[in-house]
Order: sequence, then C-alpha cells, then structure tokens
Amino acid sequence: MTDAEALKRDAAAKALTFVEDGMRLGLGTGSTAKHFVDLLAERVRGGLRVIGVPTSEVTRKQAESLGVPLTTLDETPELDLTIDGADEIDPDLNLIKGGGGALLREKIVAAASGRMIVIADQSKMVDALGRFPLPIEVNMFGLAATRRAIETVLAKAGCSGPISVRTKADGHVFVTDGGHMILDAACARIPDAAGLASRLHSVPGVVEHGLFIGLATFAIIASPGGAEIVGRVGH
Ligand SMILES: O=C(CO)[C@H](O)[C@H](O)COP(=O)(O)O
Repeated sequence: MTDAEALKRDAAAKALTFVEDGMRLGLGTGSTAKHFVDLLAERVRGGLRVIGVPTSEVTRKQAESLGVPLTTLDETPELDLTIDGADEIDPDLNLIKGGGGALLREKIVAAASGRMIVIADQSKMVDALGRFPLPIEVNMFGLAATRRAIETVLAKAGCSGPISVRTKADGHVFVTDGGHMILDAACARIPDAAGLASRLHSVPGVVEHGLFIGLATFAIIASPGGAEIVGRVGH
C-alpha cells in the first residue's frame, strides 16, 4: 500500500471507532470511503450489526460483495451516521465533493444522517475552497443554456474560470448514477461558498453541486503523525 493509501486507511480506521452496534450508516464513495467499507465489512464478519445506504453504485457493489447489509433511504429515511471522503475541506468544514461523480446521492444521504464524519488525508485541507474544480451535476436537456446560466452565476460570485464537461478516460461523457452530466468549474478560489451554493441552486437544470455547506459534523484527518479529529474553527 502506498503512503497516501495508508493515510486514507488510518482515517477510515479511526472513523470506524464511532460506529456502534445497530447503527444505520451512510456509506460514502471514493478511494478513502472504500477503505472504510473494507474495514466495516471486517467488523460485520466479526458480528457487528449495522445497515448501510450506499452513495453510489460502485459503493453498493463493493458493500454487497463484502456482505455488508444494505438498505435504501426509502426503507430507512433517517440514518445515524454517514462516513464519506471529500475533495477539499475548509476550516469551517465546508466541503467540495463530487470528484468521483457521486455528489447527488452523497448529499442526499449526508442530509438524511444525524452526523457526517469526513475522512481524508491532510492534502484535502485548504484555507479556502476552489482549487479543486467544483463539480456541478446538470440535466442533459438544455445543456448549453444551463452552462451559460452557471457561467453568469459563477462570474457574479467572483469565480469565473473555465467550465468543462466531465469525460471518462475513454473520452466519452461521464454520466452519473442518476443519468446526468457533470460540469467541472475551475474557480481557483471561492470567496463565498455558502452564497455560491444557494445561487447555483437557483439555476434551472442544475440538479446538485459539490459544495457541502454545514453538513460535516467533524473530520478525521490523517497525517504521518496519526489520524486526528478536526472540528469547525471556533466550535
Ligand atoms: O466526493 C467524492 C465522490 O463523489 C469523494 O468523496 C471525493 O472525490 C474524495 O475521493 P477520494 O477519497 O478518492 O479522494
């Protein structure tokens, strides 16, 4: 395992200490969340009773193959705890998510959870969000018009870098689990993440965006010195 993967696994292992018997869990998506599901499955094999809602088809397949019992938000609309990764984490624990394209389900699941623990290595901590291109999930209908409206909103919010349609390694357009496309907006720095989050929601055609404002309860950040709990600055 590379050093980076070992750090992700350290964060995932610490998050597992917050999981209690009987919990209803949101299971995140991405390479860090994958470690968590692996470790959770070991505990399940050892007798831990939990039930999980996966945030993507990838996570669903992983959890299913490892024998982690799964449910849906339709059957279980309230969850105790979601554990998920992030692409960027600011000092107020606002996040950019969606690098893996699962932001819509990730946000629905996090919002249905009493608590959300973000797990990451130290490279994800930033002073201000925006260096990681902001994923914006859009309906395929009217793409050009939606894109222009998003450009206007971004420019008014002081973030007017280029926007690109996400593609896969084979060059084909990336399609989300919900059947939508993703626009990645290179913002460089987002001066007011909460303001931009609500303005983006006002654009018809925007299904969801990767700004997670006020959803994280705390973060577990792994560095070579160990995995530490990070709360909101001032809390
Ligand atoms: O938001 C996500 C997927 O949509 C991931 O949590 C995010 O991209 C972090 O992934 P990784 O743990 O692989 O760095």
